[in-house]
Amino acid sequence: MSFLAIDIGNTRLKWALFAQPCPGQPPVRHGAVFLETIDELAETEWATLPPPDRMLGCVVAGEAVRRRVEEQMDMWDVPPRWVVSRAAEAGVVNGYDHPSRLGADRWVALVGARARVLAEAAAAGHAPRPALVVMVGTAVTVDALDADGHFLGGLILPGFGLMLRALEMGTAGLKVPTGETTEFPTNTSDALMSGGVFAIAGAVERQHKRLAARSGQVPKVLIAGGAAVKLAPALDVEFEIVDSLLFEGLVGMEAARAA
Ligand SMILES: Nc1ncnc2c1ncn2[C@@H]1O[C@H](COP(=O)(O)OP(=O)(O)O)[C@@H](O)[C@H]1O
Ligand SMILES: CC(C)(COP(=O)(O)O)[C@@H](O)C(=O)NCCC(=O)O
Ligand SMILES: [K+]
Repeated sequence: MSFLAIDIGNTRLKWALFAQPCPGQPPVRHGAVFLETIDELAETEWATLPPPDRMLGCVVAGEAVRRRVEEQMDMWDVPPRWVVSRAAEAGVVNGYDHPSRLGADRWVALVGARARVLAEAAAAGHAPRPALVVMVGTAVTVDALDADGHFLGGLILPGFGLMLRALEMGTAGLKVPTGETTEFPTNTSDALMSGGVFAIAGAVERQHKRLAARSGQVPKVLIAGGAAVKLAPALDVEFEIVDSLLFEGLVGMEAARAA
């Protein structure tokens, strides 16, 4: 019963094929493509893929993109299934005012994070910790999960690319080459890069402090997304980069739904 997991963000589509939808197993094959090239998937990355038996995906890039990806999947006999955020699923309770309006990628990542927290607690023989789930993609999200698996809420910020583009578009003097992250930038390029990195790092550290105060425990910080490595060196809290977090969430959901 092979299983294809797909995560479609606003910049890239990420996919992973698993032999079984069983937590803890690595994918047989995986890949990522920019949205500009999704119409070629059936002739490129997916051309030699063994047809999956089932698929589950999350998509935040809109209806049109979702339909284009479904067209690429037409070569297989697999019904497309897309996550809609629920009030509760796979051990996570959704605290959003309107649960279905939470980005499906955030919901999937929370489910993946909860599974990690529970696995860590079981291995170490202690109670589960709260978790801060940070995704650094087109946008940045910083989501708080308490020790009981309740999603308390989270932040949405522009990602690095959007911040820079907004500044470039709204000013006359900020079209400069890419800079470096430095503590006290002394040129425009470094000032822009450091501003973006520290804005995101500051938001993460702030939510970390708030979640620790609220729960009385130090949260586990899990970071995913294409630009996670840019953020990592600037963070003053302990964290783990988990590139596979969305796939882990999708596999966990599929396993929980099958059970
Ligand atoms: N090699 C890379 N390929 C794609 N994105 C990259 C790469 N290196 C850094 N990035 C950054 O990662 C972001 C895309 O991350 P991703 O997690 O795929 O976003 P999304 O889920 O929104 O599609 C880009 O906006 C870019 O800032
Ligand atoms: C916040 C997001 C834009 C993040 O998208 P991404 O950066 O992964 O492309 C996406 O999760 C979304 O569209 N969410 C819906 C609104 C919400 O979560 O409140
Ligand atoms: K994403």
